[in-house]
Parts: sequence; structure tokens; C-alpha cells
Amino acid sequence: MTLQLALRHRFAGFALDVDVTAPPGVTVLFGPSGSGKTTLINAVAGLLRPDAGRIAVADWVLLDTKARYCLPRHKRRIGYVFQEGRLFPHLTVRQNLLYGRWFAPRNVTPEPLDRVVEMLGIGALLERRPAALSGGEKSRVAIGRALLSAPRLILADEPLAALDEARKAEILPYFERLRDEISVPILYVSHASVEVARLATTVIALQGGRVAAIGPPERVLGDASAVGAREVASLLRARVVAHHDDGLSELATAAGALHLPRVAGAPGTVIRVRIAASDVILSRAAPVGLSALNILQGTIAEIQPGRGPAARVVLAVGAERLIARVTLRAVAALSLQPGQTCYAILKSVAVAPEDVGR
Ligand SMILES: Nc1ncnc2c1ncn2[C@@H]1O[C@H](COP(=O)(O)OP(=O)(O)OP(=O)(O)O)[C@@H](O)[C@H]1O
Repeated sequence: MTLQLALRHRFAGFALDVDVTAPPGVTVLFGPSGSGKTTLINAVAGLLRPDAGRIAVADWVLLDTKARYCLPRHKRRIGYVFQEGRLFPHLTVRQNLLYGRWFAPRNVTPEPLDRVVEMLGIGALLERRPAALSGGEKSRVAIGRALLSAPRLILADEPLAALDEARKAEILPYFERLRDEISVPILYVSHASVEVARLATTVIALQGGRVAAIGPPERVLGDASAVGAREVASLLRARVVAHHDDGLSELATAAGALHLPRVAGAPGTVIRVRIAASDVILSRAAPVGLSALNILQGTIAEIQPGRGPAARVVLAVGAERLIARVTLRAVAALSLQPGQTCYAILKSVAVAPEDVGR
């Protein structure tokens, strides 16, 4: 189901002006503080009436100012997943989940409770109260409660921002399952590029109230003007080939083989791997005697100088593009030029578990 977000709204000193349509899946709203993410989702949620616009999930229209139509907030059928979970402390997990179901319209059957419980791995928690749950468990219950309200859209507003790295890594796979197994579109607000890489079907990069870029994550994450020079990364599709006894997993990508710290997934599983541009080193000559395990040979496709002392060098490696962030001094010292053969070097341990997703 496509998601149409066409909105104009003005505050003193700030204007939101967005007109995009995203395909089904997870649409991540990505942008720095003050770029307008909250303003946009408040308009979707019905908490803010924008000056003008149209918001629709497929043919389910939430707002159409031209037609003078504005669906009231309680009829929008949005499932919310917030940062702190916002569960009712006096209710058990089961009661919290069933509370969600209470909001499902009478003529719609929500996902069965058993399936949601299984999908989120919360079967053992059903009789506990929120005070006896970890942050990650609370998040999973909050996702379940949202799903059981039979939503037409799930709105996740920085749901992982309050969690530490380990808890984030625990929750991300559940959002991946949601994306892959439930047909409800998800609008997900984040300013973490790891979450973009893992979850997004489509990324909307917002800057100063405008869309700086929209597209699949592999394209938007490679665009420094959209995500900021420091966040630039490549996103490679990879297939798990084998797990080796020394704790490394061998992956096949269109750019060549990669050896990374053990990833989840049986051999044959297709995953996506985020490689931060600042973790890639370049060499003109085939390196020898290096400790780094991943050396990929490619051709320089493009050199994009930044505003500071760094440049992004885009390598065509097999059918993939790999981006390296190196200093301009290194570009000059190595006399890097488009068309040259170049080797990209990546330390295995530079790729963290949260960089690898389904
Ligand atoms: N009610 C309001 N009245 C006036 N200005 C507002 C109002 N709400 C938001 N703004 C301004 O609109 C701009 C965008 O704010 P918004 O909260 O949408 O950004 P954001 O991307 O969600 O930021 P963050 O990541 O920090 O939550 C900011 O400059 C903010 O000060």
C-alpha cells in the first residue's frame, strides 16, 4: 500500500513543504533535529492540522484539504509505537495487548493474538506487568499492542532512541519481521542511519522542512547531501555462504566475498550489510601483508570532494557500489582518478552486528 504525504505547513521561522509517495513497506523519515519529522508525523496522526495537503494510505484518505476532508484522529486507524512503549503499568502484558485489540473496528479482524505473541517472542511475558519487563521487552509488547488494533498504518516515532545498543539489536529483528510478514505500511522516524539501513524500504531524508532525497536506502545512504558526509554508507546485498569455526561468517556479494564477525542466518540467507564509508581504506596497489580480511578490487567511478578535508570515492566493485571516505590529501597523494583500478580494504570488525540485517 502506497503512502502519500503531501503537506505544507508554516510556523514562525519554519516551513514544512513535502510532496512524496512511498511504495509499500517501511518508510523511514530521516533527518537531523529540527528538520520537521515530528511536524510531519503529527499531521499524519491528526495532532496537527496542516495549512494544506493530502495524506493517504492507498485509497484510505486521512486528510485532503482541497476536498475539505479531515478524518478525526480516533478514526485514523494508526497503531503507535513510541520510544518509551507507554504501556499501562497496572495491566498485565496480556491485558495491554488486548487493550490494543479493543480499538480494532468491529468489522475488521486483527492479527490473531497467538500469531502476534509468537512473532514478537513475548509468550513467556503475558502475565507480567510492565514494571517487570526490560526496555526491549516493553518495546516488543508495544509493537504487539499496535498490531492488534488492526491498524492501516503503523507510526513508529524513534522507537529505539531510549534503548542501549544491545537492546536496539534485540528489537531490530522484530521490526524486520513486521516489515516482511505484515502488509501494514510503517512510517518510522529515526535519525540513526543504522536503522535506515536495516529497516527502510524507502528513505525520506528531510532537511529544513524539505525533502533532500527520497529512494531506496542504498541510494539515499550514499548521498552526502541527503544524510550528511559522516553518515554516508554503502548497503550491500549479501548471501551467507558459511559460518567458520573462528567466529567469522563468509558472505557472497556482487562486490566479492566478505568475512565478517558471525552474522545471524543459515547459509543461503540473503541479508543486507551496511558499510560506513569512513571504515573503508583505499589502496592503488594490491595490498599484501595486511591484517584486514576484506580486500575488494574495483574501479573508481567518481570522486566527490566534500566541504571539509574529506572526499567520497565511489568504487564500482562487481555489480555493487562501495563508497570510501578519505582525505583530499590521500586523493592527491595517491593521484586517484576516475577509471583507475583501486582496492577497497575493510576490517572485518568494523562491521557491527547492528549493521547486518535481513
Ligand atoms: N508548535 C510549533 N510552533 C512553532 N514552531 C514549531 C512548532 N512545532 C515545531 N516547530 C518548529 O518547527 C521546526 C521543526 O520541528 P520538528 O519538531 O518537526 O523537528 P524534528 O525533525 O522532529 O526534530 P527532533 O528530531 O528534534 O524531534 C523546528 O524549528 C521547531 O522549532
